Amino acid sequence: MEERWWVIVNPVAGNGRTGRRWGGLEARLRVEGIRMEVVFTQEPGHATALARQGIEAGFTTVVGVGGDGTLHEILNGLPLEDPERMQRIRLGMLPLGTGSDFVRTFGLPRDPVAAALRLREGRVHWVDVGQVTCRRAGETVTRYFVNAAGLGFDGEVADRTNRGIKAFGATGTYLVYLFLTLLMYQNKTVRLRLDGEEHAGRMNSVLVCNGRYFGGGMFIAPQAAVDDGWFDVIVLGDLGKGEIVWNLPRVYRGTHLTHPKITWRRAREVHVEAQERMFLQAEGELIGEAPAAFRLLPRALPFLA
Ligand SMILES: Nc1ncnc2c1ncn2[C@@H]1O[C@H](COP(=O)(O)OP(=O)(O)OP(=O)(O)O)[C@@H](O)[C@H]1O
Repeated sequence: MEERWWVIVNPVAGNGRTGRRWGGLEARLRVEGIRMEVVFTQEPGHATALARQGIEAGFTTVVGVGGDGTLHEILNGLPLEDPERMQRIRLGMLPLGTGSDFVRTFGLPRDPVAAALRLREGRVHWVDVGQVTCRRAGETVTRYFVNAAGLGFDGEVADRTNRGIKAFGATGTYLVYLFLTLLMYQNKTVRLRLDGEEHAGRMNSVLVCNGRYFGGGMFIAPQAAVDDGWFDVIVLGDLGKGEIVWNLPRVYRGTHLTHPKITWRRAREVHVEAQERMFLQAEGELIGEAPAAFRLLPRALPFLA
């Protein structure tokens, strides 16, 4: 008999759409014969505890229902640095978030029933995981991420997006907060180390990518592969506000990497220090601020897609 899934539902994901749709969706999944134990998040961060609880109770397939923030929280509840335990675990997502950018890389169906049927096929992709250590409220914190993390401009966009209303669809929501951030944002003076290579100067953002998409469909790291053992690091240099607006359409097409103020490198270890405060987001969640150190855990996550 097929194994029961531990399903973690974030009812507020997709600006409340997940909570509104879950009842009907659950009934359809049960009709399809999917066996599951369903739990709901009660507050931000709760999905991490729920993931731990499911694993400790002996579930091996954890399925998140929500967006990239939900994925991020669940990921941080898994024993990622214990390869033996990870051999027995599977993580899947039913994408009901605003952006759900990570699953775009896999071309998972956007329809949650179709996505669930695909997860049930049990195809496992062993994907790389990023670990980042940074500062938060005067303390050092460590978090894992699987899609993308970034410091600078996009850290501030993520912060505004999370505090605001997400009622304009994936792309629209991100763009609204991007333009609001643009009005106030100043580029930072940054020292960056990519493996052994040093870079210094004024920078808009440093993006450390595993997946290809972020910000509700931006094709930010077109050459990234989730299982190649490398971060794709995209550095947005000292771009002016006009240059950002002018080049934005190129980011959706993935043709921005040829811009003279944009650099693209592969690295396994990344260190970022900034003179001014520089916020860090991972999977669209505000994690903390620079200084930040990244390292890659190759093929640490068995992801169903
Ligand atoms: N019960 C809850 N009440 C309030 N906030 C919650 C609750 N459960 C989770 N959250 C928070 O909801 C936020 C949004 O979740 P998520 O990112 O999955 O959806 P989204 O923002 O719509 O999608 P995406 O990140 O893909 O654009 C996360 O920051 C998470 O911490």
